[in-house]
Amino acid sequence: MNIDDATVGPLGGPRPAQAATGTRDGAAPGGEDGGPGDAGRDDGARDDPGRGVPEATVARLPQYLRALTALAERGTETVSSEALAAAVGVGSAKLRKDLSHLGSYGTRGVGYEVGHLLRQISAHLGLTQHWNVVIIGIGNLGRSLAGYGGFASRGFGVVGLYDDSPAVVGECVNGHVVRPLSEFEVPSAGCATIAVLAVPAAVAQRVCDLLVSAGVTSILNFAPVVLHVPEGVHVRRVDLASELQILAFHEQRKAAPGRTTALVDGATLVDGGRLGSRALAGQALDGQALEAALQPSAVGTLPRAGATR
Ligand SMILES: NC(=O)c1ccc[n+]([C@@H]2O[C@H](COP(=O)([O-])OP(=O)(O)OC[C@H]3O[C@@H](n4cnc5c(N)ncnc54)[C@H](O)[C@@H]3O)[C@@H](O)[C@H]2O)c1
Repeated sequence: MNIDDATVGPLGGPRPAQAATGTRDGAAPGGEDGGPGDAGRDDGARDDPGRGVPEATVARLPQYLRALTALAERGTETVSSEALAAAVGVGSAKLRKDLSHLGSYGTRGVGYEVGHLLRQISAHLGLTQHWNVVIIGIGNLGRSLAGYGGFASRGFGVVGLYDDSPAVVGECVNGHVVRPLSEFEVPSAGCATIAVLAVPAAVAQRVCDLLVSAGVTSILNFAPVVLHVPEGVHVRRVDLASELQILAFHEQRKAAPGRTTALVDGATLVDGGRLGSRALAGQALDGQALEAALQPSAVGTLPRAGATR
């Protein structure tokens, strides 16, 4: 989950140390490094059309920002690409390439000027201004997010809460009265609005469509479903279950390296195991097969490896 990523305030200045908490512990930020990287994005491999900054680079900028903030708090004025790359967990060549997209090349023998790079990345991430955040779906997760102090301290102000349940609408949550989704409108005050989607997966696309038609162009989606949006709308997905499954995969391999192969002939496997087993067994997972495998009702019904479909 990335909600702890950015550690600078609206004006790009470093936040107090306690704000710089970690996320996705131990994971490299870039997809090529085996970390989650782009896994959370729903909008394909589109680069940022406005600035020509690759999406994968954008995904790593908050990590650079966090490392630079920590350096600034320690009074460090310059940092080499190797040291900054090591602090973030990427290769130094990739870091240099990423920063070159921002027009930052550093100085040979000196490295990067920490304060300048902080301001530059903050500006590229849009952290030099305040953002409105609305949360849709005020259940367990929506309530927690509504009360999360890390948004406001980073320039993301929660300005509206919406739900469609009569049991929730009208309730006061963290100083905001929950309004019916039917009354949703993009707040006119301030600048762009980011919508946080915390509704059940079954309704997420419908709610997303409603938000987009109301003018929302940035959505943070917590529902475990891929959202389809028109060009120009950006979606980031926070899929905690997938992250857990990835960790489970690695734990399983650490515990019994040969086990995955053994599972290929097993009759009842869990989702991740079955998909991984089929892939390892050389079975192509076309769209239909993948979709079928992901259906809860399909658990345990996939043919054994080698069987024809
Ligand atoms: N709770 C978690 O820790 C967690 C973690 C990761 C992801 N998620 C995902 O986040 C989403 C919300 O999870 P939750 O545990 O808060 O669920 P929840 O059932 O507690 O809350 C969902 C809320 O959405 C509202 N809602 C339903 N349909 C709606 C609609 N059409 N328009 C507006 N509001 C609507 C419901 O009234 C309810 O208040 C789910 O998709 C879940 O899979 C939850």
